[in-house]
Amino acid sequence: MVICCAAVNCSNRQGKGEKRAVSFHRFPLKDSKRLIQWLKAVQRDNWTPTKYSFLCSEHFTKDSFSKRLEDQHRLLKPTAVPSIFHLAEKKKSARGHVRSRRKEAGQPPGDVREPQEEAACEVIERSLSADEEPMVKEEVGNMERAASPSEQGVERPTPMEGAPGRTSADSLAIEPSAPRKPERPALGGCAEPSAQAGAWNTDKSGISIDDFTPLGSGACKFIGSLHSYSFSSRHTRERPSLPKEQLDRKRLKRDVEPGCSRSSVVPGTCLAESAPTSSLTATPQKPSQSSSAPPPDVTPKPATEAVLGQKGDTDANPMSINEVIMSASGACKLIDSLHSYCFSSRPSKSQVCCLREQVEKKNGELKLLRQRISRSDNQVKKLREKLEEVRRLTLPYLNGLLAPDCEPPKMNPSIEPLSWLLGTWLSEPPGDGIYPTLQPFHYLEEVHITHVGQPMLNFSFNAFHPDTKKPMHRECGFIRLKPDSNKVAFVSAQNTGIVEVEEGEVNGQELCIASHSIARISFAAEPRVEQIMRKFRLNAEGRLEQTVSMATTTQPMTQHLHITYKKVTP
Ligand code: HEM
Repeated sequence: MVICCAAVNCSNRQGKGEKRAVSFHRFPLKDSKRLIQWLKAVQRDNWTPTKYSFLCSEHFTKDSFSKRLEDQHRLLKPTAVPSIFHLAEKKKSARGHVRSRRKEAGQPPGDVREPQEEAACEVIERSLSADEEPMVKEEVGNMERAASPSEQGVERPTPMEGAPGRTSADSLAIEPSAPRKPERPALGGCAEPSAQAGAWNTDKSGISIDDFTPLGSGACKFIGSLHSYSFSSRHTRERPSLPKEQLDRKRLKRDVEPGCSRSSVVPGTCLAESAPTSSLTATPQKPSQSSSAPPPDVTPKPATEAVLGQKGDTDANPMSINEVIMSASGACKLIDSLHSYCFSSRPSKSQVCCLREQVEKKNGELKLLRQRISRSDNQVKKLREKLEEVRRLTLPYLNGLLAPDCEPPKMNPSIEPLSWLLGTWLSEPPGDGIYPTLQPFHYLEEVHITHVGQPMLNFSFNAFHPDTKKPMHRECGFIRLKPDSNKVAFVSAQNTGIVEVEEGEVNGQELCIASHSIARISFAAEPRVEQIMRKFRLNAEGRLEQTVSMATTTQPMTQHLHITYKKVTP
């Protein structure tokens, strides 16, 4: 690749003269304002710079350069604008004079070499063999090192484009025959309204690329790419037609071109790449246009037309450099104004749809949950009604006041020594009944020993026939403790017509009592009970045992009953 200065009347090229005496600097393609300043200074008619266009250091004042600390290498300042040109020579001399100087330098004249020279440069670069690559890299690398940091930032590819450290030029020179497969060009790269026109549309599923691309960055990249129309339209039209294969390679290369950030939205990246002819007439669209109307007063279309001049403008009626600069400047401002839409708080239609779907899905889940809660509430309500019914049956009327919250009243501390008796007990196995005058028998019995916060226990014993389940013996009463002692009084009323008081002692989990007084109704059955003895104990298995012995008018003290209960309540 031959690098030569693009200035009028300048014949400097790389390799000519002392090495490093003259450095070459790329046009700031991605800095539209500065580019316009450069173009105004260069004053080349009907010429558009590309990434392969350079100005040599002779056109910059000394203060345009700075020196790199490490190696004192000359760097062009990011704000530098060329100002030293021999334009008078051009004015007074005809094109032939310039051509003669170029011929002397072995190069085509600067003001007539376009577009042939640009195309020739590219052809040279693309025809480089692998063996020539190091040289090309070195040359371009030297140029890159001589460029300012901002230019390096503009010219260097992103890691996505190529290996670290490789330049755009490297990539173009080395990989023309194996262009990298475009990776989601419409999603992550610089949006191309022509090549990727379909990608902007919503697909069959209704999901557009906006669903996957941050709204601002995607739109920014696309809008940035519009700058290429501001500068390259005429350039493209005036370039000699390249073989179709080369154009295809250029398109592929452009597809993998990294997008421009908002801060670097310039005509640079796409400027060097000639857009397909069809794109000149395409109306670029805002990325979110599929979901919203374009801005009424600012559309890219006028920008394109501004650069093109009249739609019917042809090569036979070329625009002057001033026209190009002015129209390009206007187009740049117009395109830059589009960025105000990139960061609009208004979400895209696809985003709204996506959110709406999520909301509808959540609403559906919420509806199901509410139905479940409603069913559960009904079940709870029915259970509460049943519980109230049971409570009314078991604790009718005022007794219901004793356990309004289903919590037992606090036990009186005085009856704590008898607390092991508390609970509901069921006979297991059935009780055994014996007596010398009787046939042995079995019976079932349910025992309730409770308290209501008073200093006594309430009890009820309810016997049933084990087979017929008919009620048999029943008794109820109270158990009291003499304060500050283990003395116990057992007061019982039986369905047989006996009322008795037994007294005794509680020792640990054993209560032994004997009848203190027995009364009976006048018409009670014979024989009369004259003495009763009982023993309650909580055995090692946690079961309650009761043994009843009695003496009648006919029998001495003899065991009548023995039964074991198991506790059925906590
Ligand atoms: C401390 C409580 C009890 C006393 C004081 C008591 C007293 C008596 C007496 C005095 C007799 C008559 C005995 C005879 O004829 O010689 C009797 C009979 C009987 N007792 Fe008891 N008894 C008591 C508890 C029970 C219990 C819990 C049952 C269980 C079902 C029961 C079932 C019977 C039976 C089946 C007879 C024979 C038939 C009868 O006379 O009805 N007794 N009892």
